[in-house]
Amino acid sequence: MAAPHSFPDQPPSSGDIKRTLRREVRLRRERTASDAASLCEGIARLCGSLPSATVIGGIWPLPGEPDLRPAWTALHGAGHVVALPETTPRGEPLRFRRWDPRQPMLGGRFGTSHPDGPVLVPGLVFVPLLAFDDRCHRLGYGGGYYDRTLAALPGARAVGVGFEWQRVPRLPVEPFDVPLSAVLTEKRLIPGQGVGVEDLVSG
Ligand SMILES: Nc1nc2c(c(=O)[nH]1)N(C=O)[C@@H](CNc1ccc(C(=O)N[C@@H](CCC(=O)O)C(=O)O)cc1)CN2
Ligand SMILES: Nc1ncnc2c1ncn2[C@@H]1O[C@H](COP(=O)(O)OP(=O)(O)OP(=O)(O)O)[C@@H](O)[C@H]1O
Repeated sequence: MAAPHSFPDQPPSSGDIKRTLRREVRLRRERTASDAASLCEGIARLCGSLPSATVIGGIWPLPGEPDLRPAWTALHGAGHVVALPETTPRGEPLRFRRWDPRQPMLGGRFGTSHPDGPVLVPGLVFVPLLAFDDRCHRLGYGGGYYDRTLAALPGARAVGVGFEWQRVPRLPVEPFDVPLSAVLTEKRLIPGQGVGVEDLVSG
């Protein structure tokens, strides 16, 4: 890989900025005690009026991420269908599999875990993130998994989940970046451009 700052006159690329930001957020995350309960409440509120046939794509936590498992358990208990992503080989979209809390999780790529249930197509996908901005652009770990996944699910609504401290004024946007429909934080639901809150929960 080329040294990013070998020419002082050259501004950093979008990739350079994203890499620096990923490092900063991961460091800050280690020092920040975060309470996922309010995120779980927000998820419950958002999904409360969703038709039970809509498949909800959840997130199984990686170390350092908020633990949203209580939200998925509650949704499953209320009769919703929850599916969790299986991390596919690099370059492929994620595969969502039906989750049943009574079934064991299987270990997958990059330390992720997924259920063994049938593959489903989610209508509402919750999306993990390292950072987001007011236009609902998102920064992830850099695998491009969610960009590919959302590109392959054009009908699905995608809601990023993170804390207010993860908001940055403006993320660099590359051609393959897919903006989120909304971002849910511990304080509010931020709708994306041209998205109404009612659009997020309609069938
Ligand atoms: N909870 C959760 N599940 C998720 C994601 C996520 O961000 N959070 N993903 C979001 O896409 C996908 C998994 N993608 C991931 C891609 C890279 C790394 C990661 O930690 N990479 C290491 C380098 C590992 C290596 O290359 O060997 C790193 O960045 O240090 C983790 C998950 C699907 N499931
Ligand atoms: N739809 C796509 N088609 C082909 N390549 C893509 C697509 N989306 C992303 N990529 C590739 O994935 C790489 C990482 O993208 P990006 O930096 O946006 O990752 P990220 O959104 O932070 O990661 P993740 O979604 O895994 O958390 C990009 O450099 C790009 O080459």
